[in-house]
Amino acid sequence: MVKPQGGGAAQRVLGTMSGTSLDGVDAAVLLTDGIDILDFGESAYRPYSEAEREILREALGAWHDDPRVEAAAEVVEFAHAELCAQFRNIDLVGFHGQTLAHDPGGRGTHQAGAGEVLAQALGWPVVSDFRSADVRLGGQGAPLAPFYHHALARYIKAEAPIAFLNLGGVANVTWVDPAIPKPEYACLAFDCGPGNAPMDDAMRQRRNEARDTDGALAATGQPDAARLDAFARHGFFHRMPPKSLDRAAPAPDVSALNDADALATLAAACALGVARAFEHFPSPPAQLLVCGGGRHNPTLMAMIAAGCDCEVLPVEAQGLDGDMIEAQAFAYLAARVARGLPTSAPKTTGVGTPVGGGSLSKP
Ligand SMILES: Nc1ncnc2c1ncn2[C@@H]1O[C@H](COP(=O)(O)OP(=O)(O)OP(=O)(O)O)[C@@H](O)[C@H]1O
Ligand SMILES: CC(=O)N[C@H]1[C@@H]2OC[C@@H](O2)[C@@H](O)[C@@H]1O[C@H](C)C(=O)O
Repeated sequence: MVKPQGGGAAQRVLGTMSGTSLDGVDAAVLLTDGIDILDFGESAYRPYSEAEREILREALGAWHDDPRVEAAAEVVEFAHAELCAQFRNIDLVGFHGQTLAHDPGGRGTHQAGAGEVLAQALGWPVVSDFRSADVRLGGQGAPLAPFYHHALARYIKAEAPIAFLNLGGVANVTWVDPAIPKPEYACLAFDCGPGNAPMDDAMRQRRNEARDTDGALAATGQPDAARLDAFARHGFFHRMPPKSLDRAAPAPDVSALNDADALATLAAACALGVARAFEHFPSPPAQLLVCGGGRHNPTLMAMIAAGCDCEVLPVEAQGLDGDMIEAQAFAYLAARVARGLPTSAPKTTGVGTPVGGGSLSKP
């Protein structure tokens, strides 16, 4: 055990994330006491097979009493057990599961995959169901990575407020002041609009391809100004943060456009959501650090940079691994849950008071 700054014992925590894009499961080890990042460990990725992905896609939007949810949970548990079994010397697992439905103002939020099943399969304690308590207490249940972004800002020794942007299926931002020691008072976070999901969906429907790799098709098209203007007036952008989206985030209707213009318009819509996010930040961030799969798309990154008033860089510019930030975040949050520390706050999910979500399953 390493002696951490935070005073508690550091644990080797394995975090996992199965994101809204349904591409696969990320897993990453973090050495942490739930306050400070002591070190980063190994990481691995397991894609879903096409058959598994179809089962997950079928269950999107379904709730607990639906047999499709049971089938999806089995896929999620199996894939996580297979991936996590590669790791050794793990003290604790943070298991996000797969969000199938997210309706914080109504039916709640549901991540497929049971913590107790994974704990049994691996023989390690597992923290799961990170979002429900926050939703029950009036929060959006998302985003939850912000407390980890605060730890990262301190880890990279940021000296002024910075912002993180996660470009997954949905896009979400965290503005963070590293000078404030407790994350519950240092962050403002919210989902800011569509991420890659509408682009992936368009590619699948039009070309039977999983994505617009490197934004190559979007780069040859023209964003449609009229559709973007209409999209900019969507009610979501007028809501004050915190606010969250599920995979069915708002996006412009591009059905009448040719493929290249459709992809260019959807990329521009993502960039528009990011630019609008700056209206809510308490002060201009020194940098926007980008993680998630969308940072591999240079067309999208250029559109985002053009709309922002600060340096826009992939997190790799700070020595971080942008494909593993979310998995690491759920390792960090699991360590916090195990220590009884909060995982969300009024300025990250809109919950009334800082709250510790997550439930612990022992093997
Ligand atoms: N080279 C690339 N070019 C374009 N898009 C890419 C590239 N690589 C990855 N992506 C996109 O990144 C997405 C996957 O990113 P990521 O794994 O961060 O998302 P996620 O974790 O599933 O979603 P979320 O963060 O919303 O839960 C996919 O939508 C994929 O199309
Ligand atoms: C309900 C849900 O699963 N939301 C995801 C999703 O993917 C990105 C964005 O929408 C964010 O709100 C969240 O995930 C990240 C990891 C979060 O909670 O910070």
